[in-house]
Amino acid sequence: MSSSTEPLAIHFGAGNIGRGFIGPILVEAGYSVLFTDVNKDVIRAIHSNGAYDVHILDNKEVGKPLEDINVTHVDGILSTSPELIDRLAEDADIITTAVGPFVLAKIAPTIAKALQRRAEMGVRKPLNIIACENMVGATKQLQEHILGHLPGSSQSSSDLHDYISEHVGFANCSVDRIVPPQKASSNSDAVDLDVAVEPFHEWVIEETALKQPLPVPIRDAKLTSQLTAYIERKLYTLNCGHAITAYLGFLQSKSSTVDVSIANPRIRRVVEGAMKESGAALRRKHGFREEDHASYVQEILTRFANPNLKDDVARVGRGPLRKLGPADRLLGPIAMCREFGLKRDSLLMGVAAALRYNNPEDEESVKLQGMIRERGVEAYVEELVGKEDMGGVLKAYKELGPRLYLI
Ligand SMILES: NC(=O)c1ccc[n+]([C@@H]2O[C@H](COP(=O)([O-])OP(=O)(O)OC[C@H]3O[C@@H](n4cnc5c(N)ncnc54)[C@H](O)[C@@H]3O)[C@@H](O)[C@H]2O)c1
Ligand SMILES: O=P(O)(O)OC[C@@H](O)[C@@H](O)[C@H](O)[C@H](O)CO
Repeated sequence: MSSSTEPLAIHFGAGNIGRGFIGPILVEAGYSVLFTDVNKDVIRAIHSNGAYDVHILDNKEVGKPLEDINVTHVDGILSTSPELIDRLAEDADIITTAVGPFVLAKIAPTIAKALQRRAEMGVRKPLNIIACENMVGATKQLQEHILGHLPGSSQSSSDLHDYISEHVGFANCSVDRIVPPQKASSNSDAVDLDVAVEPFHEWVIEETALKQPLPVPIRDAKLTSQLTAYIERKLYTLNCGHAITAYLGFLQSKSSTVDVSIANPRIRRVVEGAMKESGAALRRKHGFREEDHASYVQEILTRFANPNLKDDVARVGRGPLRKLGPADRLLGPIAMCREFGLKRDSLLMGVAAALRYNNPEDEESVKLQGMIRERGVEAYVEELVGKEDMGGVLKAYKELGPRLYLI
């Protein structure tokens, strides 16, 4: 359990990346971490155990963790508990989230209420809010949702806005560690809080947006004034290649995993091709050195091949409509390639693979397939990628067919 003398981080979303990365890195830095989630069983277990293990799995010995880390100084509170508002208002030094991009709107009213209370109480210590979701500008989006829940125009609301600008930092970030779905506990009644993760980890935070001083620095996080370069590099390389590996892998077998999919030479060729294409655009836009970006891509391929992670292609492919968003991992790099007049055939194949993602267990996939049926694939593809690139996507879509037959 946490001691009240430590600075407090309140983290929304006690799921894979929350327990497997954000929680531990904050504890390691000296914060106590209060997880908040809608999942009653997980919250009850964190509250009563006050600790769990993170198993670091690399690709050496199958099944054997490289290292186990015991994470302590953690507690849990339900996200619907009225006490959460008090803790956010009075005690929090940092608020982090890893709930999924669409959930940011749902947690915003709670944070807005807490900020109002914090201002009324005159709490002067800085508060920093950092949304750790896979998207460009996640914290900015959360900030907009929060501001939308604050009272309208009056003297007191203008004082509140002044208080927030002075004391609350909203910092975007890029967060990178592959945390696969966790195995169910062998005892069906017990919640297993332990998390298996890969060794690689990188958390990059927009330094200029932080309200300083932090009570203790987050030792393992990198602070930068160039966040856009980091987040675009990560989303348009790792997440781009990951999504394509998942969609092509799913066409081979619905229960495939990322390591199995990337071991297929034909899939690897497309994935590596797509990451090189997005890399060419990223280098033009952000000035990364060619050899640095080439090793970044190779390191990512090695991470995908980790046989211990057993990362389901269905997890990595989840939410295809979100992943086909205009600034997301597939269309984002395509737009950049188009802007610089660069080749993008493998990326277009990636879009086609996403459009072939037909998983009845994924709500967005069901919606996507419905839209393709209703509008017709040509019209839908044109709407998605525009006239210039529709031919490339449609050709790849036909080539792929509903299943990937491998020679
Ligand atoms: N798993 C990864 O490898 C990884 C890596 C980097 C970033 N991310 C990003 O982190 C986010 C979470 O991913 P994840 O893999 O941990 O997913 P997850 O499903 O394991 O965790 C999400 C958690 O949020 C909780 N939640 C849902 N609604 C909530 C609400 N209203 N209030 C509080 N909690 C709520 C869920 O119960 C769940 O425990 C996503 O945006 C993802 O893109 C994931
Ligand atoms: O979380 P999503 O659905 O945006 O993307 C799925 C994976 O690509 C992602 O979770 C990666 O594992 C993670 O981004 C690695 O840092």
